[in-house]
Amino acid sequence: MAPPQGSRAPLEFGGPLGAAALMLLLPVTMFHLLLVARSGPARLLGPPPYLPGLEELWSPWALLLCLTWLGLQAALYLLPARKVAEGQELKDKSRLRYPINGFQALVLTALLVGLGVSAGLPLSALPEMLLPLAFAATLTAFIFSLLLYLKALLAPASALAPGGNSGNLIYDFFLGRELNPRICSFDFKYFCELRPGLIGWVLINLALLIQEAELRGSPSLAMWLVNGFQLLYVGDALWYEEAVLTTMDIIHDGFGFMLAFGDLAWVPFTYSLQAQFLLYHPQPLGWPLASFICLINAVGYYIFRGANSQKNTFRKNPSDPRVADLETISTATGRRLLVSGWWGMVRHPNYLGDLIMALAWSLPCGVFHLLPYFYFLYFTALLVHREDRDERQCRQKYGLAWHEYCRRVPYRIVPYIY
Ligand SMILES: NC(=O)C1=CN([C@@H]2O[C@H](COP(=O)(O)OP(=O)(O)OC[C@H]3O[C@@H](n4cnc5c(N)ncnc54)[C@H](OP(=O)(O)O)[C@@H]3O)[C@@H](O)[C@H]2O)C=CC1
Ligand SMILES: CC(C)CCC[C@@H](C)[C@H]1CC=C2C3=C(CC[C@@]21C)[C@@]1(C)CC[C@H](O)C[C@@H]1CC3
Repeated sequence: MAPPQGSRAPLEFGGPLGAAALMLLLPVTMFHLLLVARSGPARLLGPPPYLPGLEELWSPWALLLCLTWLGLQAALYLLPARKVAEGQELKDKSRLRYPINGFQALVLTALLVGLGVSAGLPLSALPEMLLPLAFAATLTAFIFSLLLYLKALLAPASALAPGGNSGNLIYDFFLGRELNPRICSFDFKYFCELRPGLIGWVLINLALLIQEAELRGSPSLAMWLVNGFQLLYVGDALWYEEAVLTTMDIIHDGFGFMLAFGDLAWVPFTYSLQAQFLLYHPQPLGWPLASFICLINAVGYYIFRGANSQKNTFRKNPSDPRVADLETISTATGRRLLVSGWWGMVRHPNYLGDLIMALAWSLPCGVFHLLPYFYFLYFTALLVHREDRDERQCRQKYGLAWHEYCRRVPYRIVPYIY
């Protein structure tokens, strides 16, 4: 058994107490949102319309569907990839290899679903099953995290994450002990981060759109916009899949309940909240306002994609002509930091673009309910917290150079505001 490592790493998320509270609060919030979205008043801050009994939550069919979905995505992950990318250097100086075939998995899933629907697969029955499916996904995430915790007990010290090894069972279970849990070349964290949850999210959105068409004759413009915007976001994440290899989730965080639940349950069932809301609360939307909302989403996407691509291009090859002229600061690690272009505007321009898109996803739902704005509010809190964690890690990594970067680029996410 590996000894607890990194016990001096500062505790995050409020330590064991915060981790315990989040483990309870996150699933409760998810079920609250699912129940409220289909209720008449759709009040985010009010009590749920009723408390579901176990017979409404538990369904062996939902569990079977959930496991079949994971099996299908795992099979698509194992198909030959157009490229195999190397991850960042690990503690033991080795690099892991990752298949880049996420977009292929999205296209193949779309083809399979299309074939299924034309053969009579009742996709529009999915919205009625959201509650038991979310319960099955939560149960799967919990059992999966337990297995990951047990697997980490056998892992060598060099395979453990910098956080998540405090010695406190609850905290370590929540954050995850092992950095890159794998069986042979199958990487569980990388697989879960991008495929079952993100593709599941667009599939749920599509099912809601089809059910709306069955109920009202055709999908509403608002439903089309939400589906289109979120499909663009998921397609982008899978097209630029390699970029996920430099995120803190892959490089720094272990794989525990937080990411397992986040990837498998939270993303598909809460990120589809706007489409759920629209099915039960149709909103009138005219073309002029729809065009304006499309413009907001386009501006957000332009900033998000521009910033992410600029950093990824620079990190891959600083002499690439697209970034060679940008101003940089040298650091003691040999890596440089961009101080002009998108990264000279604020220290996290990609978060700014992401937040603008989040707003555009809520606007088609009108302004009379707070519920569809849940994602925007939650995401603001998540990114502010994430930015703080990233800053701490960068300060540690780059020392004085990071202080210089903060002096040159004083705002974190929103120019002149934050
Ligand atoms: N929808 C969702 O739920 C979520 C979406 N996201 C999105 O995912 C994307 C990835 O986000 P995330 O992983 O948090 O972090 P980032 O892509 O912002 O990466 C942060 C890292 O970038 C590098 N960096 C920071 N400043 C500079 C600079 N000036 N020049 C060069 N490199 C710099 C540092 O790493 P190093 O120097 O080591 O390269 C730093 O650790 C974002 O677009 C975010 O909006 C993220 C979380 C949740
Ligand atoms: C619910 C918990 C408090 C936190 C769960 C967090 C996860 C839902 C997110 C952590 C980082 C994520 C990233 C993405 C989706 C959400 C999670 C998994 C992206 C894949 C979204 C698309 C972007 O283009 C890349 C993102 C990387 C990080």
